[in-house]
Amino acid sequence: MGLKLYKKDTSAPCRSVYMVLELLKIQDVEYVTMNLKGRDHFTDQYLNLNPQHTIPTLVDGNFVIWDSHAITTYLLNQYAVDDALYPKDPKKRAIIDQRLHFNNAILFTALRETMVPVIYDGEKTLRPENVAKIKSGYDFIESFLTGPWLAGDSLNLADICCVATISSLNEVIPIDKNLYPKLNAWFELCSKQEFYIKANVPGLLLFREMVKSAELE
Ligand SMILES: N[C@@H](CCC(=O)N[C@@H](CS)C(=O)NCC(=O)O)C(=O)O
Repeated sequence: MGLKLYKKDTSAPCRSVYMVLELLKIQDVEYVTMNLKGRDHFTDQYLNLNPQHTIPTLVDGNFVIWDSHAITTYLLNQYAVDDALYPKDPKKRAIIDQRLHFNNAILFTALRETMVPVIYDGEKTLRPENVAKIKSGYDFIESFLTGPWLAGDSLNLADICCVATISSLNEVIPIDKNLYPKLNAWFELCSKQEFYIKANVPGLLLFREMVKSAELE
């Protein structure tokens, strides 16, 4: 197989790829750690692979793909033994895809816009408009959740991609279980899963340290 993944462990999108690799039991992966502050993602070599200069980027032979949602759907389509995590049924898949677009457009955007001024510009207070975006993301998930899982009646890719982001957001604005009981129950359920503990928690703890060292007021 021989996959190569350009990554950074604190990054929520990278951690969603780690969780899918863990569930697929794919171990033959060369991991390349990127130093974003050192601008590793602006080298000619990396821009040739991914002109959008984001991580994660996956290389599989001579095939290159970036964006965690595109990477994880590719991995599942290419390597999963069944379609449990990304069902082929068009309606089931459409609901999962909607959650993936929601993660990309709403949850991850709120995380990124909140953290960039903190990490790169040293801002010590969260901008109120970004806090509002995070809370609005929590409100939406609370309204999506009609059962234990985010899309359909079993764990699937929607849970994996969204929990990678939500677990980081929770380090910045902790989920209030009184305001968001369904979100809190879903997050607790995801947090107990072996793949989450193995593949999300190590990078999440590094992200926690990063938030602490930012000394937010
Ligand atoms: N939608 C993308 C977002 C990727 C993204 O923005 N990653 C951040 C790190 S968490 C990054 O690469 N930032 C550097 C840049 O955009 O130049 C995904 O899901 O992979």
